Amino acid sequence: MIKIGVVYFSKTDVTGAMAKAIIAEAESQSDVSVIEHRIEGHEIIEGRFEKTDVFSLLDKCDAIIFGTPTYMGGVSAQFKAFADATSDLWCEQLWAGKIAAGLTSGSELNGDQTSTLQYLVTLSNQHGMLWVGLDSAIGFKDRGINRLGCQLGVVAQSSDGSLHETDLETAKYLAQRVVNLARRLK
Ligand SMILES: Cc1cc2nc3c(=O)[nH]c(=O)nc-3n(C[C@H](O)[C@H](O)[C@H](O)COP(=O)(O)O)c2cc1C
Repeated sequence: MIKIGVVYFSKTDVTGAMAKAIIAEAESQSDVSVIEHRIEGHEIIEGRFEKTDVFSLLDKCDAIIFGTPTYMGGVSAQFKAFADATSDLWCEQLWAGKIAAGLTSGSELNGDQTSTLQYLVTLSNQHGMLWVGLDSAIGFKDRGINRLGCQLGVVAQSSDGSLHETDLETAKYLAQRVVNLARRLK
């Protein structure tokens, strides 16, 4: 079995619904199981993410997909608290060699969501993980995904909480790509 972890924060559920689409796509494969963790505010005490039993579940995953809304051009504070708490794992490079990928959402068409994904790339590389983006070249080989043209990962945009169908398709495509690459690495 291939294990995929999906860890995300979402306040108004745009990122959450995108993460659910990724999870459903991954779980549609008979050889995949998913470990989901939605970061909750009460898990953060005095700025530190304290639900560290999540890490032992994620340790067993072949791939981890990170998700967070874009807040002020970066990851949300809640996601950053989670990321900071992974520093104990960093010391041992416990996640080295796992596949990593990411998604974010913002209310603007260009609301600096790329900066958020760039941080997730950095976080993943700090852990020695192998970042997987999108292989969709907009305008040259249009698969009907990635309408916002970011190849680092999935960017969703919503100004009213509703989800754009293409963003959902992009999320599902990334899930397929992560699963396929995890199979090849296994
Ligand atoms: C504090 C704060 C900062 C935000 N900063 C940005 C931003 O820099 N760029 C952007 O496009 N949207 C920004 N937004 C909008 C959210 O990213 C957007 O509503 C997102 O889809 C919310 O995700 P969620 O539904 O998963 O909580 C911000 C929202 C909040 C509350």
